[in-house]
Amino acid sequence: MFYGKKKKNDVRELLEYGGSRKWLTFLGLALSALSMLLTMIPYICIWLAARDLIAVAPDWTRAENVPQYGWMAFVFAAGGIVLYFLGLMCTHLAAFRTASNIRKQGVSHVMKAPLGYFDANASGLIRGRLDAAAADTETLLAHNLADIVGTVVLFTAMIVLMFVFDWRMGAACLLSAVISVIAMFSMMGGKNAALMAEYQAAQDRMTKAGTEYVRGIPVVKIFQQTVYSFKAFQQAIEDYSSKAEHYQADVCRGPQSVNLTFTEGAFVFLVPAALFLAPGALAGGNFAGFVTNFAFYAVFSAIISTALARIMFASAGTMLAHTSLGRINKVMEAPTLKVPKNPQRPHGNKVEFKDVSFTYDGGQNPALSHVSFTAFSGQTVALVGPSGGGKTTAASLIPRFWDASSGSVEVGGVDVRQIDPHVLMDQVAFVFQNSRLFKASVLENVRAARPGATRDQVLEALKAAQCQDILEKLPEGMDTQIGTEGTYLSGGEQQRIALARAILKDAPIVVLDEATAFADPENEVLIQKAFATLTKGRTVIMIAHRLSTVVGADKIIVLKEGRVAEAGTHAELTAAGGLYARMWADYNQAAQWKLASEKEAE
Ligand SMILES: Nc1ncnc2c1ncn2[C@@H]1O[C@H](COP(=O)(O)OP(=O)(O)OP(=O)(O)O)[C@@H](O)[C@H]1O
Repeated sequence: MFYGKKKKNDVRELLEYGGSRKWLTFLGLALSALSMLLTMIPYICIWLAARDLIAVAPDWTRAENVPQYGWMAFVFAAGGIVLYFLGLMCTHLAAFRTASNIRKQGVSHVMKAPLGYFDANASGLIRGRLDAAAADTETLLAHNLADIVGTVVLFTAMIVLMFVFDWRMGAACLLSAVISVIAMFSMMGGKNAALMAEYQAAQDRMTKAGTEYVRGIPVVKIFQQTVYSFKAFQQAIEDYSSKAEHYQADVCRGPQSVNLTFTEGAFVFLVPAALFLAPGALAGGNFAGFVTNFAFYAVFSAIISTALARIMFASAGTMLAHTSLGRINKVMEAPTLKVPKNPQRPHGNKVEFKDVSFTYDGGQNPALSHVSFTAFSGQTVALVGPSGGGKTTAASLIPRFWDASSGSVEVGGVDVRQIDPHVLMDQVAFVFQNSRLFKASVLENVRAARPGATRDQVLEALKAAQCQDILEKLPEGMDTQIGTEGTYLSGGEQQRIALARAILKDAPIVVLDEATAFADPENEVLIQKAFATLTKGRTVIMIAHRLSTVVGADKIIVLKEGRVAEAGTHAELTAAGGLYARMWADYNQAAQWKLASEKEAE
């Protein structure tokens, strides 16, 4: 009655998340509807009492049934309240289960997403979406839905009762309700809908600009800017204020006054109608009945404002269902990693790219085009090339952050898509620039790579990754929680801990980004040592940013605009005089400049 087909489906879809407790929602709604019916009965009792009193007036003592009606009214009112609470209990139980299922199903779905999905969808964002959706659904199912059903019952009962005793007085009461509803909808429809849309768009722009502003506060502080430097935010606020004022003053003032007057004043038409009908009733000889009916409508009209207020809440509830479902669907739309039906085991630790092309979702150009190369077991292959050449993308395809659009990436002679993801993860360790550490102890952070590892094994890995100095300065050694006050680690230190994790994993294939952007010279030496330990005796695919680290590589693949521009050893490529040779010459020149400027400074 109050919402269209689409919204109904939203609610139905949300209810599906209730699983085995879905029936509790329906029971709760039925109880809520029944409770609403019971709370109508006291009004009938009032009518009966008024009828008896008026019939015997002024000798009130003869109205023997009045106390009985009073008790009846009390029992039904109390019964209505009890049923309402029982109904709420049911809807709450169902709502808690539904919200928890939304969280569980959402999390288990995103767990199946390829790791690359989390680059564009930060885990905080996903969690935020799920939390908001679960909270909204909880409110909707625990309260709003019961209220919507209650409102439908209330409205139906109200209309029936209005016409049962005296349809003319009922119509008079209803008229004010109708005017009130028309006034309410006139604020939302016609040309006002466009104004409302503009007003909401201005509100969205202001929220967006506000978020941008808060995000940019560090920059504002560094550059000594004031809030006014954020013109967009200021303009958005001003635009919103003027739209809001315009909407309130020109659109809402009139209809809102009408709405309030008629919502709260159902008498407006009832009293004139009664005065108009009174002479007829007198002449007809049933004046007592007429007064009884008037008393009933005078009391009953109070219910109209409650019913109208409920309509507003009901529409808010359906909007909640819509946004909630939208959020859930956003999480559920995450692509999932295809798991092979008949997984094959890799034979050995060779990594091979066979004519691999890959385009990011929504990307204009392929990030990789027909890339082929092989890293034989125990070899180190370095990926070099200009920024945006496709190095990170190529490395990401090995642990299946993404799957190749065409061609295949093979590990141990088997397409990675045909390997059980757990087996693949055991086979490959990866250390990327953004390898994150959890808010947990150093021990737990490193042990995440091999949950069964002993303390000594973790310590050994930390030592191999040159982390002794980090452990010494932490108050509780490797039991210190990272990220708690006073225990923040520098980028280089974090990278060494991430390396310890990879060393502990002891996987035969290592994919690593050697970027030492964070590292100071001391850290850099330590990181290089940790790299040496990690890569010894393994198949290594290394994203190299500084050419000094690739000189000893078994093979260098030069990627430019997603294609293999050149491939070979350092000696072969420098001799060939191509892109790599130019990069090498530039690199050496830059190193010499650096040396010369350091000498000058001395
Ligand atoms: N998540 C992404 N979505 C869309 N396009 C992307 C994404 N990541 C990278 N790209 C694009 O793919 C191409 C290759 O990027 P990639 O990061 O692999 O290059 P790179 O050689 O590692 O660069 P750098 O040395 O700067 O890290 C670039 O054009 C880049 O803009």
